[in-house]
Amino acid sequence: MTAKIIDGKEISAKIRKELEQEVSALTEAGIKPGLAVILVGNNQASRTYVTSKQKSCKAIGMKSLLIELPEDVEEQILLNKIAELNSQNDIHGILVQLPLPPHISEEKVIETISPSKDVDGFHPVNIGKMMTGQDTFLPCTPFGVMQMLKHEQIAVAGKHAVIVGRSNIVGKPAGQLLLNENATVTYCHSKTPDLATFTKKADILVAAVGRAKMITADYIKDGAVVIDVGMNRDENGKLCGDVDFEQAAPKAGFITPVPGGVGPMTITMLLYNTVKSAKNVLNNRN
Ligand SMILES: Nc1nc2c(c(=O)[nH]1)N[C@@H](CN(C=O)c1ccc(C(=O)N[C@@H](CCC(=O)O)C(=O)O)cc1)CN2
Repeated sequence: MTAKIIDGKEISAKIRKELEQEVSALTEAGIKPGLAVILVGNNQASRTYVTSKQKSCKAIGMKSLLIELPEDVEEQILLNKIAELNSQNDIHGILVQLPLPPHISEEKVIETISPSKDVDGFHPVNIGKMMTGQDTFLPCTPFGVMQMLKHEQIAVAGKHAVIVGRSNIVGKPAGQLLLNENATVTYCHSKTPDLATFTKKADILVAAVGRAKMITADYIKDGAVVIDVGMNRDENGKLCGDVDFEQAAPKAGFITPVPGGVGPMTITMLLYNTVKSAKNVLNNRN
């Protein structure tokens, strides 16, 4: 078997086209969706992602505001900036690019963003709503994964999904979203002994552990759906995922590449959430 490659760029393009039309309709109704992104410090990868978010907003007609703060900014200054954006009517989504410098509490920052503008879907209120199956902003990367499965018409109900990784922004919510769609979910992580025993049972395997190419052919069941959320550099400095693509592709049924898989979907779902927030404002006005 050779896996079908799930093309995140292609799926993103389709969703962004639909969003562009919604942005146009909202703008005509007097609500141009606006996203504020806060970048603290000079992490090069973060800067690249933030630039990409800004460009993507503008490409579909949304307003994009970038706030740059120095690496040594006081936590309170950042919190004050968020509070200011919370009350700004032209801003429908606020996100603070992660990771943050160690002197700033990620938890405090996330909890200062108004849940109604938390388009990253990281606020405990929104996480709680996701866990109880209520309508809310879903964390963008796992939301993107679910959209990829939907686009490929991959049934989730009754399937055994194994998640490798337990981060708050990817692993945990990915498992929850799959559970919400009636998958049976197993969480594994860096301290799981004999990892392959678990992953080999997966109909859907989500690799989000942050170790370059660690999921080799031996970890994969024939025909499995392999979703690679990893973003690493290999020994030659080339971007690669947590899955050894060359080994996994002949064994899997479906596979996402890195780059060009889940990554582009993360930004697309951020746009989706920001448009959703602007639509909420319109609906509350009417
Ligand atoms: N506040 C947030 N911080 C971070 C998030 C997030 O969702 N919210 N996620 C990641 C970084 N991230 C978005 O912020 C992100 C990572 C990767 C990609 C992407 O498109 N990757 C490309 C490759 C890019 C490259 O060449 O370097 C791909 O996979 O094709 C988009 C967004 C951590 N921080």
